Amino acid sequence: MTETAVEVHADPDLLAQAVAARLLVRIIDAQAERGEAGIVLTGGRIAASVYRAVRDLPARDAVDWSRVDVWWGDERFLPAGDPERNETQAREAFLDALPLAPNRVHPMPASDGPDGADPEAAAARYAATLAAAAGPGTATLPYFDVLMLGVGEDGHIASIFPEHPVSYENRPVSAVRGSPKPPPVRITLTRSAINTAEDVWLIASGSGKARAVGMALGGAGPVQVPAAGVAGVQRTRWLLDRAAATEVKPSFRSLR
Ligand SMILES: O=C(O)[C@H](O)[C@@H](O)[C@H](O)[C@H](O)COP(=O)(O)O
Repeated sequence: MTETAVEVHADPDLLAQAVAARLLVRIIDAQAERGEAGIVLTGGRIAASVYRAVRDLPARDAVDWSRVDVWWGDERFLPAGDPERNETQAREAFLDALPLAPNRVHPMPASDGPDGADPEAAAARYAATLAAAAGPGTATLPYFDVLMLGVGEDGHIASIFPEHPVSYENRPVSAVRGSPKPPPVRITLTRSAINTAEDVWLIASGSGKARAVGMALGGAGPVQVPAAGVAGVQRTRWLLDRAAATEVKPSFRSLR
């Protein structure tokens, strides 16, 4: 049973700094415990603020980045290098500033990659990449120490949108067409894959997210509010600023 915690910070900048500090500590703990760490990135504005905060924290150098595997929870299915790709934004925000091992950074395929403009084939390719990195035995996914998610105003996470067929997918990676958030074609980890992560962090900033966060923590279903359907094996953290937390019951909150 996952342990759920809600942490509320005064404003978006403090939220980004707090999440960045948590991420570094979580990676350091994972490396102390396992000798390596696996993190899963997301896209969006608050995530980019977190990435920039990680880049700018001196404590980033306490991490052995050569032993960190970087995965993505979802990607906009666009040509490599497109400024709208989550990979492009993450590389610009922090990855390019870190001494990562290039073969341990695993972007989702681009629409001009080996599968061309076929998102289903690209999703299958990423699933194969994940399986190849999985441990021995029947594992189909590597060990994710922490998987980060932004939260949409409609309660979407990664590229799993409300009432979308992808909610019913059981395979680990799926193509998404008709995304209500542009661009329309995406690739996403599914809920079953997301929920294999040790820690799932849902990061939300701004009053526009308050209703979705309140519904997700208030018992909404996972198809109506996808953010309600994800949880880490060990921990689920809701990392919010005050504006995003206004509809969270006080019993849930640990105000900062
Ligand atoms: O590809 C994407 O767009 C993201 O993965 C998406 O799931 C994002 O995290 C949320 O839409 C929140 O985005 P904001 O933080 O910008 O509101």
